[in-house]
Amino acid sequence: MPVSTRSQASAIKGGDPGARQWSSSAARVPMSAPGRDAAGRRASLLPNTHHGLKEKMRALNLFYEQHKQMLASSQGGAAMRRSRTIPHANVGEDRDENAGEEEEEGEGARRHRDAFAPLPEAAVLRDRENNMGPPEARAPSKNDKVVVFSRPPEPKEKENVALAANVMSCPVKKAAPALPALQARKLSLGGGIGGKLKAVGEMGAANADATGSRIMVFVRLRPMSRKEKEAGSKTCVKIVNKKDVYLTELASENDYLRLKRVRGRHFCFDASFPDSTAQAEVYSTSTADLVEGVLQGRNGTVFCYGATGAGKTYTMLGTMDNPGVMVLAIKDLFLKVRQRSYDGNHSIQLSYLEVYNETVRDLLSPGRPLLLREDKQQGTVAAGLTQYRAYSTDEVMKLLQQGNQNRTTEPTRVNETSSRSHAILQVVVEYRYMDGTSVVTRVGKLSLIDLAGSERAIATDQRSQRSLEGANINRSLLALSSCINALVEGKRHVPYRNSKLTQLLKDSLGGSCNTVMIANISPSNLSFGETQNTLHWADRAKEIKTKPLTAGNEEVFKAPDSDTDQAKLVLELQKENSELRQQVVKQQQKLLTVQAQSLAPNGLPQQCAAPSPHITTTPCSTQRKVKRSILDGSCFSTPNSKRPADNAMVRDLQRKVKTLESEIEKMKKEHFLQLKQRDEFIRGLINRKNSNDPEPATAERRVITRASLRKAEKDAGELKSPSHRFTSPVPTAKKRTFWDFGGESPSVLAGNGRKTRSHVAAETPIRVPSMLLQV
Ligand SMILES: Nc1ncnc2c1ncn2[C@@H]1O[C@H](COP(=O)(O)OP(=O)(O)OP(=O)(O)O)[C@@H](O)[C@H]1O
Repeated sequence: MPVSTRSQASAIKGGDPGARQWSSSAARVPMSAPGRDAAGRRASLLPNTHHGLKEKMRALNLFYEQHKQMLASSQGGAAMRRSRTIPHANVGEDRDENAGEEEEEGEGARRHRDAFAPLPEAAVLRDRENNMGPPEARAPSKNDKVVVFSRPPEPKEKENVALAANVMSCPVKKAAPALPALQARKLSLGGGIGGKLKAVGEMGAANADATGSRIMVFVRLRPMSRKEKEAGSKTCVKIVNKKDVYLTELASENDYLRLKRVRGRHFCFDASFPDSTAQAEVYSTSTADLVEGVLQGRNGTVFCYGATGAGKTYTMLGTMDNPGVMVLAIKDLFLKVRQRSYDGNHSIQLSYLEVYNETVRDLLSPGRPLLLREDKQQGTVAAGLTQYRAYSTDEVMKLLQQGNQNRTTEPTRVNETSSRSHAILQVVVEYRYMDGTSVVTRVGKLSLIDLAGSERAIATDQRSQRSLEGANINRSLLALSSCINALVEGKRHVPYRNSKLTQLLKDSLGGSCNTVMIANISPSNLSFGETQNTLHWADRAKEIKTKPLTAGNEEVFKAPDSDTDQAKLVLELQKENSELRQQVVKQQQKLLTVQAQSLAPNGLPQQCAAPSPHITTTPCSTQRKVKRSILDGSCFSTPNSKRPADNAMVRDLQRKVKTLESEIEKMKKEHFLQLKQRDEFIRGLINRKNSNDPEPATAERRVITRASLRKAEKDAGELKSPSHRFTSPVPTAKKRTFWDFGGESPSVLAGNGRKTRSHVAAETPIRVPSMLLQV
């Protein structure tokens, strides 16, 4: 709480009667004090030369005590409870000066003071020379700026309200309905979660299944960066008890007008992580329960929110040494699945997308922007998004890495590797098990979201591309805050459709989903505005209630009992099977068509590898670090290849082509080497012959010798060179078709028993000399 000192000082100096009264030593005993004799009264009116602070303080305390007693006797116990003794140890010098002014305060101000300041256990955040430290560590001095915070909120009291109204620039919060604080969050996730949830509950979380759960909000403070240290920034955030966050705005030393106006604010979250908190602790406190819930068939969402460079990506992804929430969640998920695999079947599918400049892109298989559509069962889905079925953690890690390489990151003034997009990793876990004669299927979805940084344009960069990105990021985050507001206020219309991000988050914010928000903040006073903003929205998000948690996404399929029912089932399954077969055949036909088109001369990958003019003119292509390889299928402009279903096939095909090409190259090299060896061998023979036979050998003879020798070698079955498998483009050679490379090609057994996959190879006699021989 801010303690105004300027006005008090001036009141005393300026001859304010009230102030003068308390500044004189006469004030030690109030005028109205009973039993005060005339001599004493005279003496007290004499000016006292000792204006020591301690004396003033003592006088004040005495008066306050008496005043309190009087009030208590006149108004009863209620008033007594409100007026408490100002603890001497907890107030600094500013408090003393303030005392003189108290009489001049209005009724409202007194009520405010009574409600917040004179609390015996008030937390005092002291900042000496702008240096944070525990309040008890030092004695107060003239340079100290003291912020007195009220106690943590009582159930019916939202402590930030009054403070915010007077001090903060954030929107003032209306007296919100009291949160059911200090209740343990019950997710009914089973087993061993209870204890952990209770611990979280003790820290302030509250939730209830039947009435709907609320979003759990955590705050993570990152360590001061080197850049911030070099810029001489000071710490303005303090986390106490792994729950309370104290934010102090430190006045500039040169700002004389506001030198003593220190503003502070206190927030309380489900848990707050100081800068030294390990990734594993963040995961176990915030996300581990959600993973368990997903295995039970419930949806869960974790999203990181905060200013640019506040540590969102670090929290979500982490580093190789310190993996973040995404990685730990995936590992945990696979571990748990493996532990339970004895009683059922699990399948894990994942997708990874980004929202960049209000377009949705598939990070695992980059291509065209995806369209969002509403699905009654699945909620908002990105049409055509690739779903990968994963079988191990390593596989997921590779996919994650691949996705992150495709993610749009750019250096900004604040962060070297700033994420310019919102990234959403979705893991769908399907669990199937037999319950008696029924087959039960549970589906749970875990969404892990790394939002782009909320920032002012000036904080990042005002240049065109960055500011366009910034505008879009802010647009989506603004839409997010509008949705939060609407949800908190219980409005019927929640503007999810204002941005792609909120459309995708619709389930997490307003659906029946366990949602966790991790607000990332920087400790630096240079980021005070951003930190305050982040904490404000995090505080607001605490009040969002999601829909009541139902029994999970469970589907029960009852196996038929009688023989006729079973026969029916068999028939149905056979029908389904044949339909699927037909679909496979259709897909294969499509694949062949795509294969043919991709191998057409103008569609060769080498030609497409260079970025097309279209690519270079798109706004993101100059800056975006999107990997464009021939494997992503983006270079094929045929209509078929644009279909997402075909993309995978094309990619597969391209992979095959690449493998075969590399094989050809390898064999060519081998062939060349062998030819060289044979040349040398022939040369050696000729030389030996020449040394025996003085007749000069002609060039013609040499050539003939070589050819006949080759034939002889071949006939002898010694020729192991793969040259017979690949032929040079001799005039009779056919143009290569896709059959030459496809796995389905009519293979031919070559003379040496090896399979050839080329028509040319099959039709061309093996003795056709290689290009390498035709000097
Ligand atoms: N808890 C932490 N411990 C150590 N280093 C951290 C921590 N949090 C963040 N950092 C470091 O701070 C820098 C910025 O973090 P990060 O990239 O995660 O920020 P961000 O919020 O994702 O920013 P943007 O929104 O611009 O992408 C990184 O170098 C990161 O390693």
